[in-house]
Amino acid sequence: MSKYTVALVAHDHKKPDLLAWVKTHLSVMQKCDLVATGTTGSMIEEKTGLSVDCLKSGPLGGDQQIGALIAEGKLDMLFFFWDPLNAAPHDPDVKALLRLCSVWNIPVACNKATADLIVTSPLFLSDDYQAERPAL
Ligand SMILES: O=C(CO)COP(=O)(O)O
Repeated sequence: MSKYTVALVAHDHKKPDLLAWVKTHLSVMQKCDLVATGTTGSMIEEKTGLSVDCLKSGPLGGDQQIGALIAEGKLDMLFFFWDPLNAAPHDPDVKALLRLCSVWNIPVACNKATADLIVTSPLFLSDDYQAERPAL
């Protein structure tokens, strides 16, 4: 499996779910270059020993930094366990990030079920999977 650059993001109430998911798929995550919003990334580094490129915390611009990676063609996929039950002060940033995933055809998982499907997909496990980038 080639190295994918993967972003991990979770809102506070979803951080335990993302952490458990990363632990379940640790061997896959070890083969990826990981980037994350600040608090999510620090937690994953501390609890799993994985190396994570930690950006700003989400409310301070981390979602937008991940969006910039997408716009620059530097991100292969996003695992974003966002919280549908609690309002976030930076909701416009969250929407903007998810929007860019659609603009640039980036695989994005917003819950565990979809995340499981992505990392067990034969496409993902193939050596050279890359989502087709639209010519914009
Ligand atoms: O708020 C977030 C995503 O919108 C996540 O940010 P943190 O990882 O810094 O908690």
